[in-house]
Amino acid sequence: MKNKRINIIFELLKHSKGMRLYMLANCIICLVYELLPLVNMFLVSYMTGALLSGIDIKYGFIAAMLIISVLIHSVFGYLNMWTEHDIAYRLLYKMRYETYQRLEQAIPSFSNQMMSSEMVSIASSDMNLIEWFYAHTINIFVVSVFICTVLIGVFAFLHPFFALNAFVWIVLYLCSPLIFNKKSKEQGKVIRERYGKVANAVLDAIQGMREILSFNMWESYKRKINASIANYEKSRKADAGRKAYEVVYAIFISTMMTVSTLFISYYLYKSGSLEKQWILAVIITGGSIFAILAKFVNISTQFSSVFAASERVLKLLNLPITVRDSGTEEFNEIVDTIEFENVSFKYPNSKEFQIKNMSFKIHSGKIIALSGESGSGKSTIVNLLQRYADPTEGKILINGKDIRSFTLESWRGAISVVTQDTYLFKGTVIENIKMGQPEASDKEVRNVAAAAQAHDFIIQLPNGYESEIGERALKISEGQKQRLSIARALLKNSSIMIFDEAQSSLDSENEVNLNKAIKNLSNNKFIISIAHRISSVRAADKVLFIDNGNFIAFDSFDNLSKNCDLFIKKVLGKEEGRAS
Ligand SMILES: Nc1ncnc2c1ncn2[C@@H]1O[C@H](COP(=O)(O)OP(=O)(O)OP(=O)(O)O)[C@@H](O)[C@H]1O
Repeated sequence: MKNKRINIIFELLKHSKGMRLYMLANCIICLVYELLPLVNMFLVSYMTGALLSGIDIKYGFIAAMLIISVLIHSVFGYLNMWTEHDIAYRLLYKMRYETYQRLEQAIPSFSNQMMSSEMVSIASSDMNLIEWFYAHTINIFVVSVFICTVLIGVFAFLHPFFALNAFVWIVLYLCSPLIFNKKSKEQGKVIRERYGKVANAVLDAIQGMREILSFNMWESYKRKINASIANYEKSRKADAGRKAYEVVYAIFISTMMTVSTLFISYYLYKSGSLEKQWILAVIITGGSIFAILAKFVNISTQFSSVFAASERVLKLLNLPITVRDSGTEEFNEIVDTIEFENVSFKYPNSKEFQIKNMSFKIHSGKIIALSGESGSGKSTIVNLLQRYADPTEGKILINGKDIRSFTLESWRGAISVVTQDTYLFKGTVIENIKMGQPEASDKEVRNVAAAAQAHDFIIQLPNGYESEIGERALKISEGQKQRLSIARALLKNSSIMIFDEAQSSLDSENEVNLNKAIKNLSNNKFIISIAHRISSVRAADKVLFIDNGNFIAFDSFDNLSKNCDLFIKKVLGKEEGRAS
């Protein structure tokens, strides 16, 4: 556990490369900023002690030093705040950039290892906690250690009893996280869980309002919500109680330090080992050390959440890179042939090959249906074609050239994909369609919308093509979403168009119309259609049939239906089963 935490700290520090001198400068600034109040306190109490004792010291000089010190403190306060946040934001910018870059390189393995909600929490709350690590922990840690050492040193110079006394109380004060952190973590967990229950109960009640009212369950739901709120409040009260203990503990230790210093001062003064003008200075300066120690303790209470957040961020940053953008040639030709040459592939986290020594060559100008059972590897082939992953063995050739010789950006620009899970961005209908080609004219947009069977429903929307859609905006059905994404892909007008079960949310009439639209596109283009419905497979010119990661046949639907037993059993047989 400890080793793991040390590794995390080292990993985070590794990411601060190039900023370390700046971080050191911030530590020095922070040190001056935190040390000066102690020096001021020391000078004021020493002057007061001297004044009360009637001793003649250089009051004017000390007063002048005090004024200068207060001014420097203000300047360093500003510098400290500015530099610590500047460092944190620069490092976060770098880490966020690395995170998104790593995501692009590791999409297939990523999609299997992390949920998108997890990703959102990493990019928001986890990153904020790491900001806190870079901005407020390293400097406070260095400064606390330094100031405690200096204080104990000065006290030792006055008398070893003072040093020993300060040492004991400082150590006891620093034990606070050891005493309270376990409880605090447990209570934090309970509070989060109970808060989750309250949120779920309220969400259920809002989303299921119709059912609740029609089943006459409102009273029981109200009781459920009230009970979860009461539970949540109870856990917050318990947490507040623990916090009160923590405060009392801190006050007790700091007061005990003051009282014991007073006793020691009295004893040393009586025994002639201490001049009386020092008494006030020792007592007040000793007590002031707890302000910086409180910040230190606060850091350690936050540390467990910082470690958890850092672990998640580092996991993402360390995802294996599946694709390297090492090609140098810009791809800007028409695709004539796509060839798989002994291609095998397995996902990074998998033991078995998902694509097994596959070889085939297909030509443009035809619609090709990629057919096979669920899990046979259709989407994996599409992933490989888009270079979301590279073959583990063998190669993919485009017009006879290795796909890896092209730059990723230019190659991916040559492919449009319409998947079954369509994502629409917040914005208007026309903005969403134009994503495929921002400079397209309104007429071109309307044409592709008509080809994708979307125009008719778009003009029925409140503001037609200018209607707001996407997250939290106007609700449209899954089938309508899919038609918009088809229009978007048609507008991009790429050399290769892949329809990954794009017809799945369409009714049979719209499916026939879409298949017609696809057919019109197929001149000089590669159209690959992954479809489970036999009607869509039949609409293709040729079928690339695969089974369990193996290439089986590339032939017309009619020939496969007559001659290929596996196709008859696994594709036609399933469809008949569904129909009966
Ligand atoms: N990211 C991944 N990591 C590990 N294994 C994966 C990953 N994605 C898919 N697989 C596995 O690879 C195999 C092929 O999956 P793929 O999604 O390509 O099949 P498919 O033919 O497209 O299936 P479906 O028709 O259900 O979409 C399956 O066994 C699947 O479990």
